[in-house]
Amino acid sequence: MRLVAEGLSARRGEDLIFQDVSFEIAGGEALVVKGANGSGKSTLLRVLAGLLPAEKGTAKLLAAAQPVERLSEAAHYLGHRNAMKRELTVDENLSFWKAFFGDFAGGTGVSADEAAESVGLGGIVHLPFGYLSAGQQRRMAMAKLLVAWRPVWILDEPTAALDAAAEAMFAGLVTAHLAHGGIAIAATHQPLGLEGVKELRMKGFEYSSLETWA
Ligand SMILES: Nc1ncnc2c1ncn2[C@@H]1O[C@H](COP(=O)(O)OP(=O)(O)OP(=O)(O)O)[C@@H](O)[C@H]1O
Repeated sequence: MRLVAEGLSARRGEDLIFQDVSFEIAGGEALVVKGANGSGKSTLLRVLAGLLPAEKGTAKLLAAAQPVERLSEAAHYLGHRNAMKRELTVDENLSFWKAFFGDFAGGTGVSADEAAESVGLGGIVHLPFGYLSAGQQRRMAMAKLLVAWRPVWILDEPTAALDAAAEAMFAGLVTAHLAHGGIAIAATHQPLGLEGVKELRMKGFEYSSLETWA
């Protein structure tokens, strides 16, 4: 499986945010998108997730376990917001997402209980999501990635405002996802604790080619 982005550019309002961004990542690899505030990291991720149209260019998932017309069909997107209903319990939220997404070919999601266990919060799935602390809410948003198998994880500042233990936990989830042949693309200012990941540096209208961290 390969994710191939070619010649992507994107506009917000009147402004061209970046242009001619190309990269390729294979199953089992992660790409970290870096760059200054406002350089277009979130915009790029939203384009990849199908939430914003590209001005030009394409992003395709090739040789996936099932045919895909749009990359978004095979992707989980974890944005700045947690995408959970405050009034519903954690279990209801996670169960909703599990049924909504369904599994992509090649993997199986876990139950809401197991997903909560995996993010270290097994005992509180009966609570309304809104009762959880900010860090617990973010962890549960990460659990959403586990309830349905999607080979591509698109992650925007996934560990912002989390403690060191949560960062390490999340690095473990991403490592397991890559070991299962998945792909992760993450915009972050913090190291994710992953080794040998590729880096894409956004510079507004320019971008550098891929580098691999030692
Ligand atoms: N809806 C919008 N309309 C117009 N411009 C926008 C809109 N949303 C974002 N922008 C602009 O697009 C540019 C890129 O924003 P983006 O959120 O992609 O940057 P970023 O690299 O993720 O930044 P940060 O590190 O601060 O999260 C910024 O200059 C921002 O002001």
